[in-house]
Amino acid sequence: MPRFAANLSMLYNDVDFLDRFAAAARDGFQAVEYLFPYAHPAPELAERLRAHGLQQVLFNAPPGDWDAGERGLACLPGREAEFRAGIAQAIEYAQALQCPRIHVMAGLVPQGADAAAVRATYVANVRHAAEQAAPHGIRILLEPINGRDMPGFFLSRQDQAHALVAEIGATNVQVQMDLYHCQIVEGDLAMKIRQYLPTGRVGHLQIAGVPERHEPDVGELNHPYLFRLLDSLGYDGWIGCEYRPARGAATHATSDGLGWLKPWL
Ligand SMILES: O=C(O)C(=O)[C@@H](O)CO
Ligand SMILES: [Mg+2]
Repeated sequence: MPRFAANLSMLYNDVDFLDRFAAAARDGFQAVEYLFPYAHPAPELAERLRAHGLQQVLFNAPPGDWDAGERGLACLPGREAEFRAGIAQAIEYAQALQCPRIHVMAGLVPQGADAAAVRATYVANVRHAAEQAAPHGIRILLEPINGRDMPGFFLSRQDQAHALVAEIGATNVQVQMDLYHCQIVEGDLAMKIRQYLPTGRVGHLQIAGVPERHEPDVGELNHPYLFRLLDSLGYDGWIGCEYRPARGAATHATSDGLGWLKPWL
């Protein structure tokens, strides 16, 4: 059976962030993920996880100045010191939260930047992150993101991410395969899953309905078919529920929209 993690950045927006742990547990989730933990002390987050019997399965390394539009630092020449400081902070949080995965966002390609320099910076930075994370048993994840949601993002295709993982050459670097982004950029999801899961290089999956990024049962994808396929391939990792409930932040919007999950809990 697929195992689902609630993405607390997108789900349960009708309650404050720290109250989303309880809400997710009440709905039957045993794991959570979210974008960033850094606004809260790690012990406070660890206590929420403990109190509600939840595992933290993923969060992101610091992305640079998010409010100014930055979406990761890994591919940005000249920002290496900030990138490294962010990785150190992320590893501290991951240890405190017993979280085995950190997503390192690639970043937006700077206007006019030399493509080879951007790629070389990315490879060197991810290698550094992997080296720092490895002694703690932490995996570094790279996620291709669609260019409609994030124009200019360095990484958009699965083959690009897998080629980079091979080039980086660290056993604790894997691909975060977000099926929502993959459908928008490439389509042919079942064949992509059949191609990439057996490589052992997919460290986490995420889902959402396409194109609105609402519940998985809203939109053009047949998620039950994909879940059965993942089962048949023996996928025993987590699937992050990274979608915006169709009713937004209305009271109980997330819980009321979880009908799709019930058969899989
Ligand atoms: O947007 C996504 O998809 C993610 O998984 C985030 O971690 C990055 O914004
Ligand atoms: Mg994602």
